[in-house]
Amino acid sequence: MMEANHPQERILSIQNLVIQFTLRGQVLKAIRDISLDLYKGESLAIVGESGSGKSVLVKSIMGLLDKNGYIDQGQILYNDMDLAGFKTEEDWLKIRGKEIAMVTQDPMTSLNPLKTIGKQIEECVVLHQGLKGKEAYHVTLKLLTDVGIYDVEKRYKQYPHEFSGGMRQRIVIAIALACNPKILICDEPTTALDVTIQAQILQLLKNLQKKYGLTTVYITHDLGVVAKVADRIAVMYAGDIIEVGKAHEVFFDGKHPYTWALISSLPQLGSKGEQLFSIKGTPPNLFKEIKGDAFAPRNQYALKIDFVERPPFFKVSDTHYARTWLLDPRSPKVELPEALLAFFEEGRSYANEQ
Ligand SMILES: Nc1ncnc2c1ncn2[C@@H]1O[C@H](COP(=O)(O)OP(=O)(O)OP(=O)(O)O)[C@@H](O)[C@H]1O
Repeated sequence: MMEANHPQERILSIQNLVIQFTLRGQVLKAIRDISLDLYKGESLAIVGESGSGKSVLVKSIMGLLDKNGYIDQGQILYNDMDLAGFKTEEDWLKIRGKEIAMVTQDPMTSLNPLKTIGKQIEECVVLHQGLKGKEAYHVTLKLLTDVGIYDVEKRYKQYPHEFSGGMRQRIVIAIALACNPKILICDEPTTALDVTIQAQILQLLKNLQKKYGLTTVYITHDLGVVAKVADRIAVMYAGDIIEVGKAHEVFFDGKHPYTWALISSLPQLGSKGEQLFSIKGTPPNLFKEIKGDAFAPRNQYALKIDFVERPPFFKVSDTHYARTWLLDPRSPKVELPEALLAFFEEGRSYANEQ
């Protein structure tokens, strides 16, 4: 479908993935038939509100689903392997860290407080790059430099508590890079940091993506955070991907009403945005079967069919798709609020100038 005209090489392909959890005898469907491709060297942001399934989706790629969770259907294709079929921890150890690494929100949980940060990075260099002694030491210092840490010989000997939150996040990134992964998953990498440091870490990740040819996946609830760093954006709602496209396509030409709601809550639109689309109601109960478009009950533009049939992915461009019946040629034309139209307009002319 969307890969047909994509010039880049696919590195990972999720096909018709369904993930369920059993909880007190009941089944919760957290991922509902998702297909998504990841391309070599790109940065993809997966955006959605809390509970939409972002973490479950990326955990399934690394074999880190909670014990009560399982892949019910679908495939996760990587290097001629179907990760969805992996059964043992041994299988996953070939992938986790080595091929696909993850940086999480709280760097302290990934760092050992009792070991110098240099040693922690170097251990990965030894284990994953097969280097020893001086060579491993020098690669470690280089990694520290690459993640923007100065005075590396001194810093090498220090412990995690001697670093600020932002610096610790840089160290966690260095550890991830030490394993030479092909894909780096960043799960809310900057949520715990203040705004200035947030921007620096995002810029660092962007630079590393270029320098190392890394494929980067950001997961976040904050569309604003990723707009500057992501090549593509996938929007998730209630366990489904409802829109995917190049960052500027989703950001300045979004088609799904849920995407409009996310955009409207951006600070750029100020209070105007909130008045347009304060998303009333709550996301659906995932223990129950969802009929039609999961967003329909909260969607002011919902059509009758939205309550009956799940919309297919309608093609907007070769790289942009959205699951909304509003894109069906038979659907009535929607008048978007002016503030949103103005935002789209401004954004598109800015994108054209670039
Ligand atoms: N172990 C579990 N048992 C039962 N339900 C679970 C389990 N783990 C996740 N879920 C459910 O799966 C759904 C998706 O959760 P997930 O953590 O992926 O959301 P998210 O978009 O990452 O949210 P957040 O931004 O808060 O992390 C939620 O309804 C959640 O309650």
